[in-house]
Amino acid sequence: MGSIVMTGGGTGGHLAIVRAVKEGLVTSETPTAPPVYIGSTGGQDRRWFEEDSDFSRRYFLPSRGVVNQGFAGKIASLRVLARSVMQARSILKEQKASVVFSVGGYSAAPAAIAALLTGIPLVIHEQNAVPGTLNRLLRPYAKAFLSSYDPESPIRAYPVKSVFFDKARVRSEAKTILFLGGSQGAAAINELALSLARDLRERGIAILHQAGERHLERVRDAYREQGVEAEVFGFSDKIPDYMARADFAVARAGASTLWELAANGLPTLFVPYPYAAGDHQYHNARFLAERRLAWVLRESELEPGKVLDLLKQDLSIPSRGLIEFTPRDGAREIAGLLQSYLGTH
Ligand SMILES: CC(=O)N[C@H]1[C@@H](OP(=O)(O)OP(=O)(O)OC[C@H]2O[C@@H](n3ccc(=O)[nH]c3=O)[C@H](O)[C@@H]2O)O[C@H](CO)[C@@H](O)[C@@H]1O
Repeated sequence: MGSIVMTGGGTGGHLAIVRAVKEGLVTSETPTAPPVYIGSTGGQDRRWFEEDSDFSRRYFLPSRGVVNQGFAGKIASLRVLARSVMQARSILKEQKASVVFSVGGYSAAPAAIAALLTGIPLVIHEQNAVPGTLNRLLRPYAKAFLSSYDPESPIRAYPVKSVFFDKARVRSEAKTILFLGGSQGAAAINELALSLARDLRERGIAILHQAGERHLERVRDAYREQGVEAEVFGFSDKIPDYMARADFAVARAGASTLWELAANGLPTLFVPYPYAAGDHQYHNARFLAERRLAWVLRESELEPGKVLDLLKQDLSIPSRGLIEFTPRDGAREIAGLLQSYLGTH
């Protein structure tokens, strides 16, 4: 029958897609043998999946980034990569791989390259509007390239947890605002929120604010000093509930956050992380902004007055638009595509 091999990681952004699609596979109505995971000894891969028994086997191969390095660093990385590609080749053979699913990141390189060298179908998922280096290089050789920004993509739905869709509602008026700094918190969004605090209170708008663990105390104190009540937290696993309560959000444009907000129908002003590779967060946000489904401002363009103007708008148009535009069941569809390769190689 063969097996499905999943690869890629490094950061949570990539690993979250592996996890979502893996869940799509194990909860599938037509379950198949558990998938195999090949990640890296670096990054967060081990922390996410070392103990995850949904995978029949988990391998962590040495790999390191090749891009953003000097000449000597590149050569050293390529030698590590060459060795790991050989190991990945043996694993694919031993596991009788029918398909390799790559979410990109340097963790994905050994298994994705080994798949191409051995003629095993490669399916790539790109999370961002500007493809990462590895995904861009391997795209011409892949059997399928999945991107929620590409109208030609065989699957357009981004793998977002269904709870974001289940809790979706059409907003009209901004009664509650949510500031979302992303997993680390974002200083620029924190500063913006604090400079808006009094105006928001005057307008009777409630504040929910994810500040990031390292900024938490300072942001809490700053609200207290201004005498403004706000629900401030560092990091929470209840993001779906916070989104559901909000009528408007100000957020970074990391891919999962962006598609979760879209699934929930929550109108958002995106403030992209300016140093993301290839400026991909800006392009992620532009994708929705060009369709009048969201707004985007660079950090340098942020002004409290611009946010207050947006809050006066009728939010039902972008909110309804997001709900109509955002397809669901991404993880399940991708799982189905991967299963369709079983036994074909
Ligand atoms: C700095 C950077 O380069 N980040 C990249 C990284 O994002 P990163 O993984 O940081 O960001 P994403 O927006 O993709 O995902 C964040 C996830 O964390 C969750 N969350 C957040 C805050 C919180 O308190 N609780 C919580 O659970 C969000 O709901 C979301 O599911 O990979 C993404 C996908 O390749 C890219 O688009 C991002 O640009």
